[in-house]
Amino acid sequence: MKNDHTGSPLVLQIKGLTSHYGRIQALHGIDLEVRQGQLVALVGANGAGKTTLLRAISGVQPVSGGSIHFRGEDVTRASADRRVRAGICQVPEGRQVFGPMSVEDNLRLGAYTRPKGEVEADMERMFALFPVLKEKRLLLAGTLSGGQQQMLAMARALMGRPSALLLDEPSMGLAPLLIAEIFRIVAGLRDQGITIFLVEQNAHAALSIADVGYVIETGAITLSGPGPELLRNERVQSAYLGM
Ligand SMILES: Nc1ncnc2c1ncn2[C@@H]1O[C@H](COP(=O)(O)OP(=O)(O)OP(=O)(O)O)[C@@H](O)[C@H]1O
Repeated sequence: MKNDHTGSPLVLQIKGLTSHYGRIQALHGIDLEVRQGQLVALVGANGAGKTTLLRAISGVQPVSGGSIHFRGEDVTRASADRRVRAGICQVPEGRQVFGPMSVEDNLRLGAYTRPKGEVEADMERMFALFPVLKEKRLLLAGTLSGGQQQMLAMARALMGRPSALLLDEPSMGLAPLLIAEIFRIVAGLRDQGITIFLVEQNAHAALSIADVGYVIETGAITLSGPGPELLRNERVQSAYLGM
C-alpha cells in the first residue's frame, strides 16, 4: 500500500446500497469506504454496475436501500446539488467539457459554489497542477486533445474544492500513451492530498496506482484490498488482466 490511511477520517461511506432499474436490480448491497487522502479504485467489466454506483453517489440515480454518508452527513436522499455542496464532485464519463467556451471559462464554471474572490487564485493552482491548461487558457475547450479535455474536466471539478473527486473511466477513448499520462496525473493529485474515487474498466492501470481497490461483478463487490495486492490476485488476473 502506498500510504496507510486507516486512521484518516471517512470521506465517503456506503453501506448496503441497492438500486433498481424498474424490476431489475443493478446494485446488490454495496459496502465501500473512501478515507481522506486515499485513492480508491473500483474496477469491473462492462455492465457490472460501476456507472450506476457513481450516479447513485452523485444523487442522479434512485437508491432503493442502504445509505450514503459524506464526511458523516447522511446524503442518501439529498439532492445532487446538496451533495456537490457537501463536497463530492463527479467528473463524468466522456469528459463533457463545454467545447464552445474557453479553458478559463470552463474552470470558472466549476467554481460556481465558491466565493468569487477566491476563484482567480484557485485557477492559478489548477494551472500549476496542469501546466498545459495554462498554455491553452484562452483557447476554446473543444480544440483541446482528448487527454487535455480530461485534464480540463478534472481541473474544473477541483475548482469547486471538493473533499473528494469521483472519476468515471478517465481512460475511456484515449490512446495508451495518454492513458499512462492521465493515470500519472491522477496519482499525482493523490500525492497532493486530494481524495479520489476512481471507477475504471482498465483494471491494471487503476489498481497500479490505487491505495485500495474494489472489484464489482454483476452489482456486488466480490473482492477488495490494497491495490497492488489485488493486482497480484489470481482471480483478478484471469478475469480482468487477461493473464
Ligand atoms: N437505463 C437503464 N435501464 C435498465 N437497465 C440499465 C440501465 N442502465 C444500466 N442498466 C443495467 O444495469 C447494470 C449495470 O450497468 P452500469 O452501466 O452501471 O455498468 P457499468 O459497470 O458502468 O458498465 P460500463 O462500463 O459499460 O459503463 C447492467 O446490467 C445494465 O444493463
